Amino acid sequence: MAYEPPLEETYKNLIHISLGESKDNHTSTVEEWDLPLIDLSELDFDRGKCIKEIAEAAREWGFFQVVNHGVSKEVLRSLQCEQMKVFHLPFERKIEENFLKLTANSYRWGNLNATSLRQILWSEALHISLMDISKLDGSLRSNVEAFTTAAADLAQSLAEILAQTLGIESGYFRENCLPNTSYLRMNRYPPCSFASNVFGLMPHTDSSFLTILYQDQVGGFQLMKDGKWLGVKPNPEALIINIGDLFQALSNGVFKSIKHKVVSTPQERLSVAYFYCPSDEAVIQSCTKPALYKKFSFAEYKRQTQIDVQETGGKVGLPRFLL
Ligand SMILES: O=C(O)CCC(=O)C(=O)O
Ligand SMILES: [Fe+2]
Repeated sequence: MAYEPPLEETYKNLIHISLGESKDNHTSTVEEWDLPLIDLSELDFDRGKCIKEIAEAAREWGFFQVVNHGVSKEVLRSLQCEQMKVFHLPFERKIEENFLKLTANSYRWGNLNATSLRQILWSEALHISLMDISKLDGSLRSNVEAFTTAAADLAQSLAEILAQTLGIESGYFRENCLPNTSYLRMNRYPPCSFASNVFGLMPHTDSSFLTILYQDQVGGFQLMKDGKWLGVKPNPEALIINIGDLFQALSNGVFKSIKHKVVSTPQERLSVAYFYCPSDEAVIQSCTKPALYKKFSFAEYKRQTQIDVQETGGKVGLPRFLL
């Protein structure tokens, strides 16, 4: 199909060689779990109990799902339609330098540096800085704006709730996370006939304070819990929230930025992630002493991540900043 990135041709040899050598399968023993599910309408009725549940999930799991989150079904459905339209544009257009008038390299497909089965990424993604949303046209722009506006409110409320439980000063997020400092990533995972042997997205942690994820009903998303990979059952009503590296540092390790990944599926899959991030100059400093991490700016964190990816093929993340 004209819209598919050439994953099959690019990786054919690598997959056949690797599958011949090893019968290793990423998902054979993965259990499916319901993440802690938090009804945010409870904040109006039993606020204390609801805040406790949120903080407990952030500590124990680093992940939770929320319902009655304030992002309407219509907004989520329209965004998914836009996403489908964008990814179904001809591949030749998607790789154009100024695709959708965004900055170069906003569109990624696969992992062109893959030299082993484990490094293959069976996915394509569009990474959009909120600063660039005004460059988009028509219904894509209005639907992305509707989603990011609602997601920004949700992210700020959750971040403030979590910060409050640690005694972090209430204005911290309003001062550091400005309306256009966050990022949006639309992911598409093409159908894969080698399915669970190939990653859609490699195990990673997010570099955000927190991430809001909306996934369709296909499945394939997994997270690390107590040393084991767990599959997360899709819930059409829920958004998945996860703690990112910045919140782990700010909370001095109390809230956990947990590794997660996507395994390929025989069916096409879509997801969208909103990364709640501060400005480049924002300083992230552990809120209690003794501090586990050095104080760093978000720009430093991103720069170090880029260097590590270039030099080691992967992100090292917070361990780089341990004291
Ligand atoms: O597609 C997914 O469900 C996960 C996406 C993700 O983890 C990311 O974009 O960082
Ligand atoms: Fe992620």
